[in-house]
Amino acid sequence: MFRTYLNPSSVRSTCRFLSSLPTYETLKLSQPKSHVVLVELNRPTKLNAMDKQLFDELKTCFEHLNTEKSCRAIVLTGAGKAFCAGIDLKYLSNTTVNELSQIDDVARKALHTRRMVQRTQASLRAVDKCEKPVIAAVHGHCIGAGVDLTACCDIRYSSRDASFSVKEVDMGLAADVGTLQIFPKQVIDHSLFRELVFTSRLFRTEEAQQIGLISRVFDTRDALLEAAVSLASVIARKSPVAVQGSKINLNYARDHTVDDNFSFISTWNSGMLLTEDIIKNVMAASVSKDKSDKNASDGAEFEDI
Ligand SMILES: CCC/C=C/C=C/C(=O)SCCNC(=O)CCNC(=O)[C@H](O)C(C)(C)COP(=O)(O)OP(=O)(O)OC[C@H]1O[C@@H](n2cnc3c(N)ncnc32)[C@H](O)[C@@H]1OP(=O)(O)O
Repeated sequence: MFRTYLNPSSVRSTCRFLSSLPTYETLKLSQPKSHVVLVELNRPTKLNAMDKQLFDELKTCFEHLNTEKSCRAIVLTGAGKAFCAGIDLKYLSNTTVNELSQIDDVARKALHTRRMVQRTQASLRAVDKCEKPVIAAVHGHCIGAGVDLTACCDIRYSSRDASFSVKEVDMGLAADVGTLQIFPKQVIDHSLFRELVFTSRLFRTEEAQQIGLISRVFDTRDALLEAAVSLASVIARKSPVAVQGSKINLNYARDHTVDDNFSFISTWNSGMLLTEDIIKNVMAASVSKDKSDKNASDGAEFEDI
């Protein structure tokens, strides 16, 4: 389906890039548009529940895309009828019951568990730390670790059929891989967000929009994917120096004080303001015949970084 997005001007870079796209068992990668990578969680028969292999491959994949020059924006979605039904329950019981039953000492049990939690955190944080913007396209069930995963994305779109649950409290635990660590810095209705966390109840797109978890809702999954890919393509045509610098500074600002943020950007831009991309944008804007209907940078082409 996504091959149809390709246009002749993007074919050269597409071919060069497609040949280097890695393959995974639990993820499917494709390139719907030039410089855009679509990553699909690919365990559809298990509603993309996340097992050890998926966690491991997610980390490897996003660390790879972070340094893959031809990738400038990423769409993350789920294959089949759901985005993600959370952590794989067999994997969870294996790591929390079977493996721990073989360890006698309580401190060693704790350290074993701590390492497992940190490994899982590192997988989802690879999405957050990836310097390319990541757009989550959510349809169907988005449960537990699925919600954590969306917290690690920059932009979240969904289809009307999406349903969400911060399921961890119902499992007897506090969410530890994104939802409680990142969303409190982003949600706009903290009262409703806390209600959803404490009750684990299912919620739909209206409430997801109300708390700021989802920014746009589409009637069908096709419309959702088309919009997510099209947004990614708009971003991918901008200066990658500017876009990736913006994500790095947005994440930095989320995690630091205002004073720190001003200091960081002054140092950052002492290098980045020297980019040729500024000149290209200025020239593109000055030759644009009708500035009202297009972005200033539409005429400019930028080198990969
Ligand atoms: C250190 C780690 C910290 C991480 C913590 C993370 C915590 C969490 O993620 S808590 C949330 C865990 N997830 C769940 O509790 C959801 C469980 N699934 C369901 O309740 C239902 O499947 C659901 C309501 C999502 C959908 O129901 P539906 O009738 O539409 O489909 P099913 O027939 O139930 O499912 C289809 C097949 O998918 C398998 N499956 C679904 N979810 C999981 C899962 N989380 N883990 C493993 N497998 C899952 C389900 O067993 C079916 O498979 P099969 O029986 O082989 O057909």
